[in-house]
Amino acid sequence: MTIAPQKENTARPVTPLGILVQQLQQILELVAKEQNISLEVAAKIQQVWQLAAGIDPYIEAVSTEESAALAALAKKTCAEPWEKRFSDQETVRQLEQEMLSGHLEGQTLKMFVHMTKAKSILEVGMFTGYSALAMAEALPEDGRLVACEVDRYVADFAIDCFQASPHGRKISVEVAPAMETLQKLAAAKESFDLVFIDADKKEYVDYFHLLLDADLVPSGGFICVDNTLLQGQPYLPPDQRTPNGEAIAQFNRIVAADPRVEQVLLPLRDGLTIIRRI
Ligand SMILES: C[S@@+](CC[C@H](N)C(=O)[O-])C[C@H]1O[C@@H](n2cnc3c(N)ncnc32)[C@H](O)[C@@H]1O
Repeated sequence: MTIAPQKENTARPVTPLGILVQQLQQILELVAKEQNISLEVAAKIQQVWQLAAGIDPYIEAVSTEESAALAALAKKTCAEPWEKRFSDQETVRQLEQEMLSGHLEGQTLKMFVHMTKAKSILEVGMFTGYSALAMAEALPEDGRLVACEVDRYVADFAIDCFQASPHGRKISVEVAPAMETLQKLAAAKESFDLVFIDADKKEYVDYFHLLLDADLVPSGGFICVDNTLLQGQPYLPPDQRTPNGEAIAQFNRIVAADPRVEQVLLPLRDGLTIIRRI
């Protein structure tokens, strides 16, 4: 039987679909070594692999291409030696290229900005700035995006990349723990049409509550939240959950029970929840 070649990509899978495809690939490799497997079973597994492995590449192929500035930012992020930056104490925590949201999610967020006609955006967790720049590309000329990031090194990395885009000037970066920045914005009576949460999973509930309690998101505003499927952990048996998986399971329960909002969890990449304040 034919074993499909693995796509060259040094990033490890971090989405339920990516993990599923990797596991199917491993099963295919085992099947190829097994003498007694029926041809019918082997062909079925090959079909299942093709069905799963084709989804993301196909969606990427038929979705609008990312801008040159976003492509350059993603390439620079992949080339950065993140482990060395952490061991040299240049970053405050271990960062990794897998944190970058990328083409599909960036294009989705960009569409949401167009669809909602948002003029003010808050991002909680910027990393190298991919999602911030993608959303800024959809903002009008007088639109603004405030991005929260705790790590000075990666904030400077992003600011440097923003300079390569005419949309970069719409972004201002707040380097501090996100809860501190949110409290500062709340004290200044700021409000945002759209918020993208993508920072510390264990703080998601705190971000959500503060955004609503302090009216940082007014009625009719939107909150998009990344990693709400966290590699499948919220729906897998609880004893298989990491602390982040438990935090996301709890976050999803709390949002679902909050009468101030309506929401939908989209199975895009690692899960993207769209919340509307009623
Ligand atoms: C998953 S990455 C964000 C990816 C980015 N949104 C993108 O699409 O490319 C999470 C980022 O949040 C930052 N972060 C984690 N905890 C934070 C906190 N408490 N306050 C502010 N930033 C935080 C990390 O340093 C990291 O850069």
